[in-house]
Amino acid sequence: MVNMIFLLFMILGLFLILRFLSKTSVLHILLRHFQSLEDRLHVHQSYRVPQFNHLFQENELYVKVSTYLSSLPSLEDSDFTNLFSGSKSNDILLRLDVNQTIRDVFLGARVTWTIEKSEKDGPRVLVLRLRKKDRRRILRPYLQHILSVAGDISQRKKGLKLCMNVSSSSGENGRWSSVPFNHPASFDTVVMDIDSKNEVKADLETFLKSKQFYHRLGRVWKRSYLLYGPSGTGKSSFVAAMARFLNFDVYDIDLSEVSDDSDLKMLLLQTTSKSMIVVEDLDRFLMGKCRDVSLSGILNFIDGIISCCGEERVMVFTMNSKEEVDRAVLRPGRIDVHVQFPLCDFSSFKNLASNYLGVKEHKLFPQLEEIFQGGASLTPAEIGEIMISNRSSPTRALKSVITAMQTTGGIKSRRSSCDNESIRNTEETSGDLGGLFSRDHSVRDFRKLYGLLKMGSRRKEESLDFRYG
Ligand SMILES: Nc1ncnc2c1ncn2[C@@H]1O[C@H](COP(=O)(O)OP(=O)(O)OP(=O)(O)O)[C@@H](O)[C@H]1O
Ligand SMILES: [Mg+2]
Repeated sequence: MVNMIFLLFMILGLFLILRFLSKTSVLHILLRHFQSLEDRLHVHQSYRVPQFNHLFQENELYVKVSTYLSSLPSLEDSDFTNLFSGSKSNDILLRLDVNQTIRDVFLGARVTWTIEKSEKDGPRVLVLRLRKKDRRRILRPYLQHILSVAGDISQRKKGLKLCMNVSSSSGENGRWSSVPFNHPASFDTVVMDIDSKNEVKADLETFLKSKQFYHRLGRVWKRSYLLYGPSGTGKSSFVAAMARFLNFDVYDIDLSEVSDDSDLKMLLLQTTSKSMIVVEDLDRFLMGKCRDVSLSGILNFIDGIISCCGEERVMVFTMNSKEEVDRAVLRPGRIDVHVQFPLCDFSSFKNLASNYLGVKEHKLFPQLEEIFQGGASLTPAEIGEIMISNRSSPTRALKSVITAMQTTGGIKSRRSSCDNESIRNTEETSGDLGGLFSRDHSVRDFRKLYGLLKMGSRRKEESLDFRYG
């Protein structure tokens, strides 16, 4: 009996101790003391990164290390930290304070950083402290890692650029002019087969992490993609999503503005690393009769990246169809990944309905599924147009899609003839900001055609209501 009471008291005592530990920071304090005791048992080495050099110029390494430290989660978790507003209105920046120390872990080694100041208002010094036994193993890779993370952070802060090649006769300095790249498309907004989307994402992620791999094989760190499919299936939107995902600037090459093969090479030379080079509608350009750049110029351009300039570049080509394209352009090794963009099937349609109309299930879905099973005939762009125009009434939007699907035999044949007319040329795109922004001919053609159809069908069926724009 006494034993039972003793056991009960033990359990109660244990429960109270656990509760006390979980409600207070005692565990945290003990852990911290243990860490500092453990630190004292090792020989350390310190490295100083002064804010200014002997000519009182700011030490770039100091700036980069500060940027890196501000991004560490341990700074957010530290006992106190300085908060500043950033360059953008909703940015809040965390900064180390003088004599504050934060910890970081790299390749399993623990290091600390402290800001020191020699005198009041004097220049600051960042002090890196690490265990002597870890020095050889981690110092250089750790500093490289800091530089690369800091570079990425500043690039993100700068915002992405969309560069377009200006005509060589325009008299501008340099061949690229740039605007901020604000395309809203992301991998979440582009509707396509989920497996293909995930494969491209994984491929891009692997690419980003493969610097050492490419170098070990003696290959330049670059990757090229071909996106092909009918007009309005989301190729340009996907290019924008890829650029946002990689956080790369975009160089959109308009081949009709290139005067000859060497001009094309020059353009390539003027691109920077961590960039995405995009050539839209390559099939149409290659099929064009009077062009200033030869096929071998194009092939050298695709391969040129291997021989002439820096790396960490992604090249993306878009085409409506690769049937007519010279096999030499598509041979393995020249274009690494081919991604098909098909017409809209039922599963993509449901994703569009969910994104555009907020509808996940609807009584018209079985009927739509049946129609889709008979074969896809509309592009995501066309369906998106119908949904946007009728977004106030999902039922009307779905009925409009049904009618459009049932009448698209005529549209499809007309669309293919429109496609041939919509070859990108100087006149047509003058004033455009380039492929990623505005070559939306299929949708315009669709609107026009549907406008006609609407008038025709109204006579038969007064209740139909297609509204565009
Ligand atoms: N798969 C898709 N998912 C979501 N939206 C799409 C998709 N495809 C097209 N759209 C919408 O349709 C419009 C046109 O798409 P986009 O310009 O990306 O097509 P494209 O395949 O590049 O066409 P083109 O071959 O004519 O250049 C965009 O506004 C886009 O939002
Ligand atoms: Mg496009």
